[in-house]
Amino acid sequence: MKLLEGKKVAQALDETMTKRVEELKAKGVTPGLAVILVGDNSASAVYVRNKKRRAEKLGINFQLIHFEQDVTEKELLTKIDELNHDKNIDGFIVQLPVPDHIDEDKVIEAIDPRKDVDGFTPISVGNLWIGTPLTKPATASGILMMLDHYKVDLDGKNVVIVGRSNIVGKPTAALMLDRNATVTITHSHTKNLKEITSKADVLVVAIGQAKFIKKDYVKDQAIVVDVGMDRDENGKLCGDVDFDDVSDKVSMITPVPGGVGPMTITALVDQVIELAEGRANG
Ligand SMILES: NC(=O)C1=CN([C@@H]2O[C@H](COP(=O)(O)OP(=O)(O)OC[C@H]3O[C@@H](n4cnc5c(N)ncnc54)[C@H](OP(=O)(O)O)[C@@H]3O)[C@@H](O)[C@H]2O)C=CC1
Ligand SMILES: Nc1nc(=O)c2c([nH]1)NC[C@@H]1CN(c3ccc(C(=O)N[C@@H](CCC(=O)O)C(=O)O)cc3)C=[N+]21
Ligand SMILES: [Mg+2]
Repeated sequence: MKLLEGKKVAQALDETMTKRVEELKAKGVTPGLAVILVGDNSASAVYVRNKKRRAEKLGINFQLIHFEQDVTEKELLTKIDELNHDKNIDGFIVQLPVPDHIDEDKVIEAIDPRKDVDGFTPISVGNLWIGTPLTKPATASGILMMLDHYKVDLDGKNVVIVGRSNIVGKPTAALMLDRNATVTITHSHTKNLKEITSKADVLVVAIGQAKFIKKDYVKDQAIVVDVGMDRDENGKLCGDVDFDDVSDKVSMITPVPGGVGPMTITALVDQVIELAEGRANG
């Protein structure tokens, strides 16, 4: 069994990204990333801290906009409009979920698709599925960057994705379809899930259920990508896959932590640098 060590891949890719940022700065352009965080969701706070650390390490201008839980939808939309027009910000994200009194769809639609580094706006999603992405959703893109690093070829592979969220499952399907994989998306209404997942050459799991995927869900020598960020019964960070249970059956697997999470941040930052390169070249 081989570990797909996203954390190490991320570190390796940081070098080239640092160089790209230096070249941009020499041209007078500093890539700018903003993150809007609403409330004090402790999980979100951890991710935001990681993003800030990585962005600043690479020399990117990072701006955190932290609103109280009771911020009005109007205040949030006003901020988004400001960022849409801010020349120093190449891309920004609104950390999800937002509180219930705020309409998530309305918030997402307010983001200028050209700055939508999450790839969540309807325009971005449309372009993604057409095959002409403006921006690539960070988690999906990070997964592909990692598989590319380990020379996993998706062409003709049987890929099964568990979870159909707009943030992970669906965009991952779109990008893998583009690589000529045969993609099946499953979800909580799927019948005989186990039978479907155990035919997967590559199994991607993003459901938010701690250690849900056991040995009997995976094919011998499968490649398993665990997107989950969950807590086990002892409050310890773990994935959607029961790592210890499946590890001697699979050929490759991502650990949690140290797998997909760091690659998500790499992909996000890579996207911001790319947008800044576009700005530098007019
Ligand atoms: N590492 C990273 O960079 C990231 C990690 N995450 C983590 O990934 C996980 C998933 O996140 P996200 O996609 O936002 O989650 P959502 O809650 O938005 O979606 C979960 C999906 O999983 C499906 N699902 C839930 N339970 C089951 C089940 N028992 N069997 C089959 N399908 C099921 C749901 O089905 P239905 O649609 O029918 O309800 C839904 O489609 C979480 O642990 C999250 O923390 C998320 C984003 C980035
Ligand atoms: N608009 C929006 N975009 C997102 O991309 C988004 C979001 N909302 N909401 C929440 C999820 C979750 N997410 C993670 C990013 C990095 C790690 C990460 O860095 N994980 C590390 C460290 C984890 C730790 O130590 O806690 C690891 O897995 O090794 C995890 C999770 C992005 N999300
Ligand atoms: Mg969701």
